[in-house]
Amino acid sequence: MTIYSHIKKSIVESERLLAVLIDPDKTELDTIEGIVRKINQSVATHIFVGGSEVDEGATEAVVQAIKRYTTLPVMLFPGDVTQITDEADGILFLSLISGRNPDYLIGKHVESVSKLAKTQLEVLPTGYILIENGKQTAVERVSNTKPLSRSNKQHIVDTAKAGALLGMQLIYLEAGSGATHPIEPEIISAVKDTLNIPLIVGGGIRSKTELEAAYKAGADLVVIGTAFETNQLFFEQLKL
Ligand SMILES: CC(C)=CCC/C(C)=C/CC/C(C)=C/CC/C(C)=C/COP(=O)(O)OP(=O)(O)O
Ligand SMILES: O=P(O)(O)OC[C@@H](O)CO
Ligand SMILES: [Mg+2]
Repeated sequence: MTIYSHIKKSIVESERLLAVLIDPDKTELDTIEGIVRKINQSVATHIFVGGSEVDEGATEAVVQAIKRYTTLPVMLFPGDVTQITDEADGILFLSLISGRNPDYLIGKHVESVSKLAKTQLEVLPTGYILIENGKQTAVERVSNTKPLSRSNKQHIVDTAKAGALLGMQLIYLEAGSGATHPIEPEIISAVKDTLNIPLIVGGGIRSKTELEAAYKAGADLVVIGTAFETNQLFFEQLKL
């Protein structure tokens, strides 16, 4: 079964999906075995690997190490073309539709085609929507774009809908890694109501309460990076 069919099947069966984000720049290779064993024992269903700025080659080494210790699907979540590696199972082929920088809407995608053609990666076209949360995020800085205002819900909904109409298979609502506040439940539910494709939500989720709130509002897959980076027992606490 493809990664995408599995995501859709899980939604039909009301299963909650959870991805752990591993940032190759913040992860020493010799710590990966321990990290992945903790992830295997947790409720996580996917591993995402990526960052806004990652040294060339770092992603490949990290994914190779992760794959040694898990059978969970490993998806690239790349900030740039250099992060593409055939060692992963799939790639979130992100188009930054909240912004108006052509490089992040289509440019890097064109650039990546010859590299992707040499891989077996499952490509998942994803409308990536950055929403402001009070401080500048790495994505904002690197892409030189402005996030959508969180007070204009209709504009966020229309952006997600436009992505779906363009044929994107996933929509990702992003508050930014380490965001001070996660995406508000009202925004998640408004977007969910207009979509019939899976919805990913991430950024700033640091507690079981916030995680539950995201699912309750309609997130199909939640991404957690910082909370696990800073406390590897975070997923243990989710079981309680
Ligand atoms: C098409 C290909 C292969 C690449 C371009 C993909 C696009 C358009 C990306 C969108 C913009 C972008 C820079 C996304 C990065 C997403 C990401 C992995 C965020 C994770 O958090 P960080 O931004 O690394 O936060 P920290 O640096 O604080 O850890
Ligand atoms: O690091 P956190 O804040 O959990 O964010 C995860 C992810 O959505 C960032 O791209
Ligand atoms: Mg990073």
